[in-house]
Amino acid sequence: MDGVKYIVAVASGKGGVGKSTVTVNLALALSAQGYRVGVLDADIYGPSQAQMLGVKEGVRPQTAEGNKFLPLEAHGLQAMSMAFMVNTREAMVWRGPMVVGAFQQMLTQTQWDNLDFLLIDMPPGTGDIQLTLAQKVPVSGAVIVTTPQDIALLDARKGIEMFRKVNVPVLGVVENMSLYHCENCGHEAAIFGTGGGDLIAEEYQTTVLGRLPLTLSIRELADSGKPSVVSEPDSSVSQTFAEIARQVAQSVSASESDGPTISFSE
Ligand SMILES: Nc1ncnc2c1ncn2[C@@H]1O[C@H](COP(=O)(O)OP(=O)(O)OP(=O)(O)O)[C@@H](O)[C@H]1O
Repeated sequence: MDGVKYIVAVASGKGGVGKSTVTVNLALALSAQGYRVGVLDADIYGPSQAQMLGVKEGVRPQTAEGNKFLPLEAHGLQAMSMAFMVNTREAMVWRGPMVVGAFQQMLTQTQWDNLDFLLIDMPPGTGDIQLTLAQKVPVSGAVIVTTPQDIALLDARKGIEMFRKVNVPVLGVVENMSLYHCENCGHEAAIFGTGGGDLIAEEYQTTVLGRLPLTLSIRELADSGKPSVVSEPDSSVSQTFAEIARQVAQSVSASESDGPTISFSE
C-alpha cells in the first residue's frame, strides 16, 4: 500500500476487551522506538481513536491531490478515523455496504506519509470489515486482544481462525485486564480468571505478547487523550507495551523475509 511498509491489524472477537486501548498504546510504543506509525480506526459505528489520541471533536482532515485525505497528527502518530468525518454524538444508522464503503475509502484514500507501521484498530467480530481488509490490502500480521475469561476466549478463537482462513499471520495474543491492580492498596485480583492467554496461544501455536493489568490509570489516561505510553513512559504498563512493540516489529520483519503471500478465499 502506498506510503505504508507494514500493515498490522489489532483485533478481537469480542467487543470491549481493550483493542483500541492496546492499538493506541502499541502505536505509541512503536513510535517511541523510532518507527513512523499510523493508526487507522476501522470501527465505523463506534470510533474511539479520536478521543484516545486527544483529537478534538470537529477537527477534520485536509484534502490532498488525487481525491485523498491527509491523516491528522497526534502524539507523533498519523491517524484516520470515521470520528474525523462525522459528528460522533450522532448515531450512525448505516447499512453494511455503506460501512464497508466508508472503510474502503479510509483505507485507500488516506495519504499516509512514509509509514513503517499502519496499525488498524478493527471493530469486534469476523464480518465485512475484516474480509474487506484481507481482500484489499496486504496485511503483514494480526495481534489478537483478549481478556482471560471463557467468553472472550471463545470469540478470540474465532478471530484467530478468521485470520488463518485469509492467510494473515497471527503475531500473538495480548491478554488484557489479566489482573485487577488496586492503585491505592496494591491488592491484586484475577477478576476475569487466569491462564486464558496461555491456553489460546498454545492451542494455536502462537505466543502471548504481553499481559496488561486492569487499572484505573490505563482507562483514565486513554479517555483523557494521553494514553499510558506517553503519560507514564517509565511505568510497568508502558514497559509491557514496549516489549509487545519489539516482538511485533521483529515478527513482522521476520515474516517478510519468509516471503508471505496474502490470498483470499470465500
Ligand atoms: N487494562 C485496562 N485497564 C482499565 N481499563 C481498560 C483497560 N483496557 C481497556 N480499558 C477500558 O475499557 C474500555 C473498553 O476499552 P476499548 O475501547 O479499548 O475496547 P475495545 O475492545 O476497543 O472496544 P470496542 O469493542 O467498543 O471497540 C475503555 O473505557 C478503556 O479505557
